[in-house]
Amino acid sequence: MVQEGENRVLNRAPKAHFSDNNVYFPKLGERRGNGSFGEGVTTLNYGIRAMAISIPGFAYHKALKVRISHLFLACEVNCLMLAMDNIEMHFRFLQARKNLVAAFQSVVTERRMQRKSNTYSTKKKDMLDALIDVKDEKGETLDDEEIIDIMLMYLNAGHESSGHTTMWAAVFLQQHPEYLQIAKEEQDRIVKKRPPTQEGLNLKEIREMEYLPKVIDETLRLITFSLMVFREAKTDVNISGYTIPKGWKALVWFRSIHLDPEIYPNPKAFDPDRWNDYNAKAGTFLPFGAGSRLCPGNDLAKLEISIFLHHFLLNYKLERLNPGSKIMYLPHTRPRDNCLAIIRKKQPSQT
Ligand code: HEM
Repeated sequence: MVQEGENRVLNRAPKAHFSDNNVYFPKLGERRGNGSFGEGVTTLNYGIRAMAISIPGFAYHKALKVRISHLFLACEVNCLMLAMDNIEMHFRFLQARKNLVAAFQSVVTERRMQRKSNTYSTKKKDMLDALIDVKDEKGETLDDEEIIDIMLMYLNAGHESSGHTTMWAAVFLQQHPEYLQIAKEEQDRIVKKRPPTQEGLNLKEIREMEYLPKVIDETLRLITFSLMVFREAKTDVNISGYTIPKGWKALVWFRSIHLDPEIYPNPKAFDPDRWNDYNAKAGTFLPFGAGSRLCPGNDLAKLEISIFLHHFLLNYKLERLNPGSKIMYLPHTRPRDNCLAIIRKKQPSQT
């Protein structure tokens, strides 16, 4: 899961979510390509969120140039198209999207064929199996196009978000040895209590963790991966004496809520202890959004991050090569060097 040596942690962390044990598409893990995969996804993700300025040096231009050779990149191009108003640009992507959908299509076709054969075991189902199996109230199943769209959407939504948050949690702990110590001791206790017959971390242990969820919540607050979301007023709305007329668009700026000193004293400090016996009031902690569009991946994301940190705290040390690297805020909060760091496996005496 974690590779020793020099790494750009931000480029490595999301890949952990695409390991062969990947919870979304375990069996697609075999198809992931080489190192260019993560870079391509990231480049395209930045392009999606960038202004549509196609001049060398701009994120959007870079995104257009990414060689669309990997099927997972389909999700990014799909969304890039949605983000574009520009018809001419739209045409430039049509062919690329066709190629990508074709790549995904080959996976779906292959899976359908495998499922018909006796050699395929459906015991360990992945999301593709679930999408093939699901039926609506009339007993109708999803067709290939619908399945591919859903897979693309989930990959896009769940990839960079979990990766960035995982990286920041590791960085914050490395910057704060006092919190790292507490977090590590908790994981040590879990391992010591484990019966010798048990192999690895289980869900019960994750549920028993008390400190790690505080580290994750504090990371989610301080980083605010999605800085804002768009909404439309369905009726005239009055907020603190201001009227948002029906039909107007509103930007909900999560970051300013998460950094409001009246809600979170000393808001720029990383302090997991602020979550001791603290229940955030409605509307004050929104890393996963709110209302009917609330992120459906929120529990999954926290689970992924907890698993990563469990192994990371027990077995690895992170040494950043540019600890003073400037922070970029758009499209997502990250160090300019993508957290270039040396990751060392701890010797048994250090664990
Ligand atoms: C730390 C990780 C994550 C963060 C911070 C995050 C954050 C968000 C936010 C802020 C939204 C918009 C919510 C709103 O409009 O109110 C969202 C939507 C969404 N997220 Fe996540 N997310 C994360 C991980 C995931 C994962 C792992 C998945 C799935 C595998 C996922 C799937 C989705 C989907 C499908 C939507 C659209 C929901 C809708 O519009 O109905 N997210 N996420």
